[in-house]
Amino acid sequence: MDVRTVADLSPAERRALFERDAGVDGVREDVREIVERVREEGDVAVREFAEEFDGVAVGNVDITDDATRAHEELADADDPVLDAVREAAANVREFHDRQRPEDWRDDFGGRELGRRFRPIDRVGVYVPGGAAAYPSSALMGIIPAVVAGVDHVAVATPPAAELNPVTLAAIHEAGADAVYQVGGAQAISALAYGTETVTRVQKIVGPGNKWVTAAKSIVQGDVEIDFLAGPSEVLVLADDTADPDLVAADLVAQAEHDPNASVVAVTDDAALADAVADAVDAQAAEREREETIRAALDNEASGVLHARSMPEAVLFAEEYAAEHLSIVADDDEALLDRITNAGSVFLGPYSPVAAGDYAAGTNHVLPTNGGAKRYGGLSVDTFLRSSTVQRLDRDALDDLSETITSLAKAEGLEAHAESVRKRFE
Ligand SMILES: NC(=O)c1ccc[n+]([C@@H]2O[C@H](COP(=O)([O-])OP(=O)(O)OC[C@H]3O[C@@H](n4cnc5c(N)ncnc54)[C@H](O)[C@@H]3O)[C@@H](O)[C@H]2O)c1
Ligand SMILES: N[C@H](CO)Cc1c[nH]c[nH+]1
Ligand SMILES: [Zn+2]
Repeated sequence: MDVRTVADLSPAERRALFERDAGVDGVREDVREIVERVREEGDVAVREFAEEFDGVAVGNVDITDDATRAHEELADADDPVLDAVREAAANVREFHDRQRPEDWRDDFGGRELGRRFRPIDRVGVYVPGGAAAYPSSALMGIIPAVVAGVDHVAVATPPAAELNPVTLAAIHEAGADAVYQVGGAQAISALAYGTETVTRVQKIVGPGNKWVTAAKSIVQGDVEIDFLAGPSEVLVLADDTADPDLVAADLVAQAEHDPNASVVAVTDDAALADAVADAVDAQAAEREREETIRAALDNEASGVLHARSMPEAVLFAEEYAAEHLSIVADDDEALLDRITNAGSVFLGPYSPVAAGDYAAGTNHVLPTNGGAKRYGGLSVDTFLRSSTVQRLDRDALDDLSETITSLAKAEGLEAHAESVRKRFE
């Protein structure tokens, strides 16, 4: 890879880095058609798109029992991968259990006010599975919903000639209620509008490729969505203490997800930048998914960048607002203090992004494409809605009556004022 200098980036290069759309805009019109076809034709369209895009003749769209069976078979075979699924699931559960908010009520001087949290009834979790199988994304999407207390958690995952048994087992382990073999934009439409087989949900969550992401943006409004979680991104913010081989390893790891993945390193150390660029090329050539990695490295939103100072590197990281931000520097906590825009932050040399991807316990469904400036990743909150509660005593309402009636008068809403006055007649 070439090393570029932050200060010398052209406006077009800055736009490509900061306004990455990961191919989503380019497929929006095609996706609109897929979404409409599934909305109108239901399972028939689901099956046709499975043939066209996944090359699979789907029989039963509902594969809930297959997930249960896959879990049993791995358990019967004492397959160690099930232990890995269970350990990762336990860590994700433990971290998300801590996020459960408590209902509360407090006395504000005669005004007893509070908030209560209740789960959404029916949610859909998209578990990606095109180029690679994603059992880990099953855990990340389903477990927070179960922890929140969602009544019906439906999962959609792409069909395959042979469904991945580990993904199916992870879906079962995480506690899904229904599982459907439908992928891409057609899955999002089926969950949003329902089909003969797929139950319509109230909120859809989960990551996916550009077709999935475009579909979520299209159905948004008819159904709630979490946020747009597209192809993976990582930004490594490093000083001269970083090991170039490890920085490169984290870039190459996220690059192997998708040709549209974005991977960036920014450092104030010119020698480190050169070493990272060389190490990335060397490591990419050794990986099985070299072609995907190469495409992601050549993506306009990827690069190795040299900044004139760490403050300039931090400003770059803030503007980039990465899904994953890895800070590898002598005083990483001081740098973290200056960062506000990041989906998930990885501190120090022993926190590779892959730890968060799989088993640290944090969620890996995170905002991409600069979304971290506006919202956070998947959490228990994603599956809850809140209501407020109030009980005023007589004195408190009396104290407020002047304020309420004069504001009601200002708004020309006499009946509002009267509903207060009447209580003191
Ligand atoms: N941001 C996050 O939190 C996060 C987490 C995990 C994974 N990811 C991302 O999820 C993505 C997974 O992508 P994937 O492709 O492996 O799986 P996927 O499940 O997202 O997509 C597979 C589906 O894409 C559809 N598709 C493929 N080619 C198509 C075409 N030409 N036209 C219309 N539809 C088509 C098919 O229906 C197929 O079922 C990666 O980009 C990865 O980086 C992101
Ligand atoms: N890095 C991806 C997006 O956060 C998540 C993932 C799943 N498997 C491996 N990695
Ligand atoms: Zn990953």
